[in-house]
Amino acid sequence: MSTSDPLVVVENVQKHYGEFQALTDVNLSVERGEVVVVIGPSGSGKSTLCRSINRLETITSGSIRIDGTELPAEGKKLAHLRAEVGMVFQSFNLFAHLTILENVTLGPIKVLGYSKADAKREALQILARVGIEKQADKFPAQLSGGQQQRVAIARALAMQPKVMLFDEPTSALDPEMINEVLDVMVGLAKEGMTMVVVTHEMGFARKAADRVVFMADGQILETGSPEEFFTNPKTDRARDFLSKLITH
Ligand SMILES: Nc1ncnc2c1ncn2[C@@H]1O[C@H](COP(=O)(O)OP(=O)(O)OP(=O)(O)O)[C@@H](O)[C@H]1O
Repeated sequence: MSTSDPLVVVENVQKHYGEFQALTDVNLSVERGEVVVVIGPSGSGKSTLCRSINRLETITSGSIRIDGTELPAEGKKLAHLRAEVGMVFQSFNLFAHLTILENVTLGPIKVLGYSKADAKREALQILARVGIEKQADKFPAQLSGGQQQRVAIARALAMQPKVMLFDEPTSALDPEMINEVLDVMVGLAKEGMTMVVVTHEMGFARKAADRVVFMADGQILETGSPEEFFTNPKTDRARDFLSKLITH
């Protein structure tokens, strides 16, 4: 696998739920270090695409490769390969009965085989990177939503992912906490992390995206630089979507 090859390759992917087609022939390549922001109306298939890339959904047809390797649908290899694809959800999904530090060290110890001491050392560094190191011994319920989401990002980073997927990471947050999470994401983007981000935060898209992908009805209708997309959308669907964002 050459380092000039795309890191994520989604090819002719279809996802059906019974009769319903959530994804219709989706093709997307993400380069190493690229930040792709996926936007589109509710129900357009953005989450399904993210979940398919991480194999939380089994695709109906097509292929998805991470660094040249197709993730198996199940089995032992899946846990290891899935670790290469960090995912951050709208709901933080932290383990309530574990401390922040334990939430972050669990995966490296169980899946990557780290010793407790190594996992702790790495975790404290990563928690410092997201500004939560002082809360390491607290429990999730003692943290604000923004802090919990930063822990969720730290937990994903602790698995040393090749790519990070974010599925509406700020949608469940109070407005004053949105920026603290977006700032961490902008920082990751600047450090060269490969990222696929589903979000309604157009400010983040303008600031951090190398490319914007617009989805509607389970298809990618447009893809382009943020500047191209926001100033000159090519399809009526995208124009309509953007006009609603501006007026609401
Ligand atoms: N498990 C499921 N079973 C049946 N239909 C589903 C399932 N999951 C998603 N869908 C349908 O697939 C379509 C795409 O959903 P998806 O959540 O991917 O959209 P989205 O673009 O992420 O929307 P939103 O912005 O509202 O999160 C929707 O019509 C949804 O109802």
